[in-house]
Amino acid sequence: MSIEKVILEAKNIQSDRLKNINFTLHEGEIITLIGPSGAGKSSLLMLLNRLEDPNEGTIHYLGKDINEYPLEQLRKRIGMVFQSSSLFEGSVEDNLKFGPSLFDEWKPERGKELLEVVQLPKEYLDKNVEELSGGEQQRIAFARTLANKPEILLLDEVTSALDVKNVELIERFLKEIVPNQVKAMMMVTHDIEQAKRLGNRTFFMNNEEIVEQGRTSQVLEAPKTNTLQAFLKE
Ligand SMILES: Nc1ncnc2c1ncn2[C@@H]1O[C@H](COP(=O)(O)OP(=O)(O)OP(=O)(O)O)[C@@H](O)[C@H]1O
Repeated sequence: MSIEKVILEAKNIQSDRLKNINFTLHEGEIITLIGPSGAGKSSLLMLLNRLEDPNEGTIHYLGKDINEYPLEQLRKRIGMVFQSSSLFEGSVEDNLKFGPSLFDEWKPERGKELLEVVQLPKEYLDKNVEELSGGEQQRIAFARTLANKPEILLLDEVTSALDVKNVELIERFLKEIVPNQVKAMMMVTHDIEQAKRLGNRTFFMNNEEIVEQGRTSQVLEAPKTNTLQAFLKE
């Protein structure tokens, strides 16, 4: 798979919590975002589906300014999963069908397909989400976002509250869904090894800026700045 087509481009972004942000996201790639707490990683993700808006600069998605997309369309196409994505009360199926129902796109078979992607049995559709373990709930949160058929997936520390087994499982399906189900992914992680395992490219953020960006192996194995060298030794 060639990583060439630019699907998202951020230019000269300034916001209350970000400075001088410039990058492109290409079809087929996973960008991992690392950096100390408060560096601006979550703030950067939140700009991309307009949970926050910048004060200056532009973000283009498939060649069009993101402000030109109706908000619900943009958030359907650029989906997000958080560290502890809160499911709402009700069954697994209620949660999975919520997004697609807004667009009249829900079919019962879709629920089974989604559970297969996150490796849970189809009988789980009728379970109340409160009966699920933390790892299972996080897998349902993924499935709920995937139910909207997003083209880009934004992930914010999605495995940090999980045990090793659930982390492995989630990493496996993340690798499988790009590029077949999702065109590209940007993920914040505090786990450098995870950034290496999953990333094609990596951005290191510090003090509200992207300090280094490049191929994951290059950024993490041959850091250029003292700040990143020090961060990797922590
Ligand atoms: N809702 C908010 N209102 C005001 N300031 C905020 C808000 N959210 C974050 N900040 C501040 O903005 C800066 C960037 O935060 P952000 O959450 O983007 O960093 P981060 O790199 O994702 O950190 P972490 O790894 O701790 O999640 C921090 O100084 C933070 O305190």
